[in-house]
Amino acid sequence: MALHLVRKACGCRRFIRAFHGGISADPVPQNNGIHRIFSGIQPTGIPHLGNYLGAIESWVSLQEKCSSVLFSIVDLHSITVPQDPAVLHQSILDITAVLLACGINPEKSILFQQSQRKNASLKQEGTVGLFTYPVLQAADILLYKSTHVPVGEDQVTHMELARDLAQRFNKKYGEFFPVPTSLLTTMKRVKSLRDPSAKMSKSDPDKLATVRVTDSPEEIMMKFRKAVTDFTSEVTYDPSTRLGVSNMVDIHAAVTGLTIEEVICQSVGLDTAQYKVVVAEAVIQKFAPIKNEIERLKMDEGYLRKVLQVGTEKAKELAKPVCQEVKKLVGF
Ligand SMILES: Nc1ncnc2c1ncn2[C@@H]1O[C@H](COP(=O)(O)OC(=O)[C@@H](N)Cc2c[nH]c3ccccc23)[C@@H](O)[C@H]1O
Repeated sequence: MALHLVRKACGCRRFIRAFHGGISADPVPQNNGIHRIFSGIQPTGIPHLGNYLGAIESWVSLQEKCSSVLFSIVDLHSITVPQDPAVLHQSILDITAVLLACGINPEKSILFQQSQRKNASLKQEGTVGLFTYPVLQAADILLYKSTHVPVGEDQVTHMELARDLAQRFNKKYGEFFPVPTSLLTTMKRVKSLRDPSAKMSKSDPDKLATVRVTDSPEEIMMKFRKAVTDFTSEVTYDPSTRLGVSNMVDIHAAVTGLTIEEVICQSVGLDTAQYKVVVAEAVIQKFAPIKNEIERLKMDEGYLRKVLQVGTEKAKELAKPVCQEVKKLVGF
């Protein structure tokens, strides 16, 4: 079902094969034939290899295949934990530069800042923020009648709530919201380089665990050299027993576009220490042009602000009729 919906939405069979099944949606009629991609990223901290391979890279492909695509810099979500206002403000511009450098094209996607779109006061603190977070995420998605949401595996529980709320609303007020479907890539859970049982995360206190897109080649090489694997020196792929090495193989395949089999074939004769260097080099090569483009874009803050301003206006236009209809249905 999920594949069927996505093919319909994007009209591209070949592309969709790159995705795992995702979370299947019930066959809710797509009101007014709207098929829409929506996703979001927090502006706190520089995106890492997990954000890139689990989400951003697929966003770049999706904007080429689908005609209605929105990406939100979810600054409201980021204030569920304390933020320095000046740092947050700069981080919003920085992540705009990162997304554009990764290939998000403002002519093809609506790139916007979440807080500029929402007019209600949503300031949250501490625990309340953490409780209301998934509801805010559901609102993000449903506000645009989004049909598909490309995310990493860690967002699947939040997606369940969004789906549940859409279904409840439809049951009470009639079929209105498409029940949104998650799109997961083969890299839906990139693991930490220090603890391959955990996901790679921005907030990991161990700086060696996470490779950021702006890391220098030396930093990337050091992080991979120090990556935790196991005591077997051969390079094999078995995610259930050899988490660390398999994470390397997954990353290697993803950044080079090779299959797992090709990667394993190429690594015959290498021990894991040598293999880590090969993977690091592939990641360095992948990130080099992105890193250069980030530097270039960060010099032009005016352009970054303009992109967000234009994106916000477009997002407002899309959300307006949905809000109006919801109010009418509810009886406001
Ligand atoms: N180790 C990893 N492996 C694979 N994918 C990963 C990894 N780490 C992160 N991701 C994915 O990166 C995207 C952005 O992450 P955020 O934590 O900012 O993502 C978040 O904090 C969201 N709650 C932001 C959000 C707010 N509203 C939304 C509406 C739709 C979709 C997303 C949102 C995500 O897709 C995330 O799954």
